[in-house]
Amino acid sequence: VRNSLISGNETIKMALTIAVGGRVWRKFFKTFPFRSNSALKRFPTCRANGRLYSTSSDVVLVRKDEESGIATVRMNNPPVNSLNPTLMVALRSCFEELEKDKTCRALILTSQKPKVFSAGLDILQLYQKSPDHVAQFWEKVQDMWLALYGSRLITMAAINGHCPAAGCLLGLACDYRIMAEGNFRIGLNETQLDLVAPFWLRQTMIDVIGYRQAEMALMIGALYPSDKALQLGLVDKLAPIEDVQTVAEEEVKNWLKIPDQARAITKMASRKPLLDELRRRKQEDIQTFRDETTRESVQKSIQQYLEKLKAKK
Ligand SMILES: CC/C=C\C/C=C\C/C=C\C=C\CC(=O)SCCNC(=O)CCNC(=O)[C@H](O)C(C)(C)COP(=O)(O)OP(=O)(O)OC[C@H]1O[C@@H](n2cnc3c(N)ncnc32)[C@H](O)[C@@H]1OP(=O)(O)O
Repeated sequence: VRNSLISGNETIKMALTIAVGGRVWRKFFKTFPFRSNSALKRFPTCRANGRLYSTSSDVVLVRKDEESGIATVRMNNPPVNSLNPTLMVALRSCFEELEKDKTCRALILTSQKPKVFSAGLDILQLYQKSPDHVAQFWEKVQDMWLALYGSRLITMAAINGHCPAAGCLLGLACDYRIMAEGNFRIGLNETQLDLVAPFWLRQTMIDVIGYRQAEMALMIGALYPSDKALQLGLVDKLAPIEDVQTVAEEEVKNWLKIPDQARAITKMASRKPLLDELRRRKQEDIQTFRDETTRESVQKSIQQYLEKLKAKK
């Protein structure tokens, strides 16, 4: 699927889209439907209106600069931005609202709490929970990822701290990653919890760092320090932790020089096959996650991992 890139019909649609001038964005969205409008109504809204704006739950803070069209989205779920249902729903809702905002051109995703970008999925949500709970949880992961990976916006991860597992999933869904220098780690360490990264996450890792390195990193569940991550291409740039946001803003300004339309169409041409594949296999992916995660041996591994986390203190 990944190698087929985009079909002939879709290429023609895209060419027509470019040719029709004024109606171009309407056609573009028809060709690449990024989100479902019905889904939007079900989630808390988060309007980005130029001032510091927070969702009803305050777990996501958004500030949009009206002049440049750059929105900064800060995860604010202390202590470690673990991705629980509230944070994931708020993030998805926020990505979708920014997507709809015609004056928004870029989003920078970062953490309100320096030193931890995100600790990944909330492990407690995967431990001793019913299969239905786990299934609903996983759908929220999928929907959040679809909204970010499929965004027309320039998406930049300002990784100002540790970034394991689903934290890394968020980073990989962005177009560009800037990470804090120093003793911070990033990677997909799922196998360490006896979990297997799903096909769409594996594929984004392969797309970013190449097959051999991704295969190895995924098998051993590697967490890399930021300098090694840079060397592998897992992140694109390093900056001192206090400068990560500024460097991200500077980088976005460079990207803003590229016309939005050509950039977004090019992005979708390479991402659409994987987006479509997940949309098509969504239920199968949920069932696999539910069945795997609730397996006794996996539950035991998760329990041990939680004990290790607690014992750290
Ligand atoms: C079809 C598919 C089939 C199968 C697919 C299965 C999986 C696939 C895809 C994605 C899966 C992703 C899995 C995950 O994301 S699981 C989460 C993995 N995360 C980690 O391994 C990171 C764990 N955390 C840490 O290493 C550290 O907390 C840290 C480095 C991020 C920060 O260190 P600190 O020293 O600053 O903070 P701590 O003292 O360690 O933590 C504070 C507090 O928070 C609790 N906590 C930490 N991480 C988590 C978490 N992920 N979930 C829930 N809770 C977490 C920690 O226990 C402390 O709690 P207490 O204060 O002791 O109560």
